[in-house]
Amino acid sequence: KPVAWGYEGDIGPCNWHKYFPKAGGKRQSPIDIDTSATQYDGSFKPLRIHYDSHMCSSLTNNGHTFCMSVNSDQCNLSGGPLEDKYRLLQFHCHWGSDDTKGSEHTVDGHQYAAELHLVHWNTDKFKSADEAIEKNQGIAVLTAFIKAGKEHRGWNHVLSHFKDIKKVQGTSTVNEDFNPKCLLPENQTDYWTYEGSLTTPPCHESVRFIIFKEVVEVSSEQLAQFRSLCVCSSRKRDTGEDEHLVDNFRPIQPLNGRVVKASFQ
Ligand SMILES: N/C(=N\S(N)(=O)=O)N1CCCC1
Ligand SMILES: [Zn+2]
Repeated sequence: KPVAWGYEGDIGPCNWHKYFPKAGGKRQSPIDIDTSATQYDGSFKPLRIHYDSHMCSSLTNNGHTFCMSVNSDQCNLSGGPLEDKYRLLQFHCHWGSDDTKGSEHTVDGHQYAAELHLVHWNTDKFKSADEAIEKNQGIAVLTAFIKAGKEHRGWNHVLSHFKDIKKVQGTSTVNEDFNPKCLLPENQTDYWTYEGSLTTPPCHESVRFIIFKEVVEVSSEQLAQFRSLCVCSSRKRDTGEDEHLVDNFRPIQPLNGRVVKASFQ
């Protein structure tokens, strides 16, 4: 029977290590990026992000976030700090109860309103995502910070399916031509990168994070739509309203001597 975990109370991040021992490891994520301590690495090749848009995918509310699963073998990531080729598995986000919090990583202590994670697995070294997710160098997560600002038209292609996934385990099939590359910032040459972990249980220490410096803008109304997702269909708070899915970000973790590399000076 899977162990329940969440973002508050007894099942919150402070207790994850009791059932998921890796959550107490030495290379956990997220972290604060202290830009005065990052090290420029001139050896990185250009990032190669090749996504096709004819990929059938489905959007699900897994009770912790919305997750757009992708099953196209044409969506690949390589280059930059990566030695191997990685295939896009899914993308999801983390957000907060208002626009002042929500990202998992922070930059010089600044937290953004949300954070986009595009999760890829190493197809050169492993035979399946389930295998790669537990192994060093198994996972690469492209990450973009999100702040409140002007509306983002690309995000409306995802948000338009939210009515089908309001409740947990709600799933919506997305067959339209949607290329998640439109969710990334224009500048894809300036990023930070470091070795960390899944930011949710089981917190496997298998992740290479690649975090773009440029922040993406979405409107406050679009951010409010993220918050409209419900964690649970049945349980209602004593006020009788549905419990909404907010503050689904893990607190920052100790750096433990790791160095965050920068692709730019
Ligand atoms: N925690 C995760 N990704 S993340 N938040 O570290 O990018 N995942 C759990 C299963 C697949 C991806
Ligand atoms: Zn994530």
